[in-house]
Amino acid sequence: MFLLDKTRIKICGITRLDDISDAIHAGADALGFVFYPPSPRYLKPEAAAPLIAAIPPFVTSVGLFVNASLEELQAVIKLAPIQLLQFHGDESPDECHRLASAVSRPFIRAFRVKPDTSAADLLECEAQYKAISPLFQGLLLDTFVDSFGGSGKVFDWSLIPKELAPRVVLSGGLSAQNATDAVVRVRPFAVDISSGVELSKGIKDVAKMRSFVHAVRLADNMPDS
Ligand SMILES: O=C(O)c1ccccc1NCC(=O)[C@H](O)[C@H](O)COP(=O)(O)O
Repeated sequence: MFLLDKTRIKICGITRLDDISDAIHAGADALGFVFYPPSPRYLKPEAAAPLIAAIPPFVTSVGLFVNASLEELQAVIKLAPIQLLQFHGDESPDECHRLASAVSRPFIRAFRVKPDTSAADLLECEAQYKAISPLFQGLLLDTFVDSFGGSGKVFDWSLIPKELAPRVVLSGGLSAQNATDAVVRVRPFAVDISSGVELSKGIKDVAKMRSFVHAVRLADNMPDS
């Protein structure tokens, strides 16, 4: 199948070794691992170590943190050398740069979108992080929830400015049922999913992962809306 363009795919909240190969063979370009203890998808660094070790080349390992200390980051990286940081809490631009610099890793910043979030808010956030750190690689746009993320809830994609869309990771409540519509409408650089490909929190469903990738690829082969 000839692809007009290839929307990158991150599958997040991986906790099992078998889910790694299933996700990669389904078409995931990146795998997310949650290092936030209150999450039901949380992995201790020592539990993450064999999972990260099993990831082949050309698949990005992403470590997800919420207001973590440098010591917490260092403890993860020492045992599970993830390639990309995802800051999903209330970390400031300076804090993100300080942490990412200390462990010599690039990072993406989760922006948790609320109903009153404006296009200007999103563009201003990207500009702020770009100005502060060469380690910043982009925004992941997720739905604002009190538990920080992994909610399975969508936000209003029409809030995303057209000029920003090609640089963002679209996240929040995606599934095989809405992914084609989401990608055609937004045309993001990448999509990110957790709940929509699970049997239960942290337990991925290979059939749902395959269906999700297929839905994204359908959009990749459709003309813009
Ligand atoms: O996944 C979690 O449990 C989680 C907990 C706390 C902060 C962030 C979390 N996940 C971040 C992600 O990148 C998820 O993939 C993203 O929120 C989308 O999740 P979903 O809406 O379930 O697809």
